[in-house]
Amino acid sequence: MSTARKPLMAGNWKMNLNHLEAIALVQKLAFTLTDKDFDRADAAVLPPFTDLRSVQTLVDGDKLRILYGAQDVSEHDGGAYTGEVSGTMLAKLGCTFVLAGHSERRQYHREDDQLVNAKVQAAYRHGLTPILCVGEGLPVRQAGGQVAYTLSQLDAALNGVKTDQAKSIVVAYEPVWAIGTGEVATPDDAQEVCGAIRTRLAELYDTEVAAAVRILYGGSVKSGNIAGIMAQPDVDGALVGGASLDPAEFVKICRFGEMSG
Ligand SMILES: O=C[C@H](O)COP(=O)(O)O
Repeated sequence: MSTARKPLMAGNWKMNLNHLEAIALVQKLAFTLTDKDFDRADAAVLPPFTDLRSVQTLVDGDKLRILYGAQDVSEHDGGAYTGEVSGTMLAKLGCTFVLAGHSERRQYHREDDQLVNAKVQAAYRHGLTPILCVGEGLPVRQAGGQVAYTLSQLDAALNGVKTDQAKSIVVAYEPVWAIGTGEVATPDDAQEVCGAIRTRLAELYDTEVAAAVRILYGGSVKSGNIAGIMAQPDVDGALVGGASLDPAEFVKICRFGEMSG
């Protein structure tokens, strides 16, 4: 973690929690997280689409400092695309973030690098901050190809993204073998790839962009392992799946595993 970048803890709820459960969880987070916590790190939730309006109403009504966003965005801006949700709609719902290229979208919905790039571009068109997910599967890791593989996903997703846009992107390094498995990458594993991502950003853009971009680690993050991950110089936060559904656990993660805010 660098002091130059504000850490970001983002909870990806995946396909969990209806809109009533969403309100209850956000209320618990808001009740526990203090201004000191929010000054130290941004905390965000990424609920299913169907929860977003409820979360928006709560956040706006109670002037909460919790940020929120969506788990996906259409590459199209509107029209006859059944089942899709556009960036315009997400912006209207007050979303700050949108995930692009999560490995579950790549694996189960056949999203390729070209589509992920189109979704990153769609996010920027509507003033949303993409959280671009990259990361290798187990066979690539076992063959030692994690850096090359992850950087190729990064290059493809950033195709056509301009310097002033790139500055605001969030990149989440999520080794697929560590997602939902309990197999967390070691802090050194996380640093190796997150450091390589930052070096690549300097090559693709410049050192200012590389220094500004927040790079998260994701994959079986819990309150018990977040401190070691956050101690790495190129890790600026976490993309948290399962543990973000437990408000007490997510609060501890937002506090980097420390006992109080
Ligand atoms: O988006 C979050 C990641 O897929 C990590 O999920 P997990 O924390 O349940 O392993």
